[in-house]
Amino acid sequence: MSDSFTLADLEAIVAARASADAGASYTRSLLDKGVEKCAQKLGEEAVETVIAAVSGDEKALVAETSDLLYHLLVLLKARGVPLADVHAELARRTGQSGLAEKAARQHG
Ligand SMILES: N=c1c2ncn([C@@H]3O[C@H](COP(=O)(O)OP(=O)(O)OP(=O)(O)O)[C@@H](O)[C@H]3O)c2ncn1[C@@H]1O[C@H](COP(=O)(O)O)[C@@H](O)[C@H]1O
Repeated sequence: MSDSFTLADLEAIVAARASADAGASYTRSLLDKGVEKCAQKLGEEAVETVIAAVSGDEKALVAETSDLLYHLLVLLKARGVPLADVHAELARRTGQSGLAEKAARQHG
């Protein structure tokens, strides 16, 4: 299961739980609080991920990164942005180095 579990699978779970009972689903209860709350939670998880990375605790980094990715998918759901759009943007960026892209932005 864990070997084949993808962010697309988690996106499907988030979508399904969006219509669950708020009393039985953290996802639904968070979505009910709106985009601002979802964004705030993502920010908190980002900070916790940074702290875990700097601390050198690999287990904590995996756990915090999991929280971060879950909350990112909830925020995308709250704004109606499909993960496929993110995949498409990432795919569009392949073939160009990040440094080349940055230089094009600065001199373009
Ligand atoms: N991956 C996750 C996941 N990661 C983190 N979390 C929850 O995110 C919350 C974040 O922790 P915090 O301590 O910041 O939360 P908190 O203090 O309770 O929250 P606030 O009071 O600040 O809002 C915890 O309640 C975690 O359980 C998740 N909740 C759900 N999922 C996935 O979503 C599925 C459906 O969950 P439900 O929607 O709850 O059924 C689960 O089976 C998982 O696959």
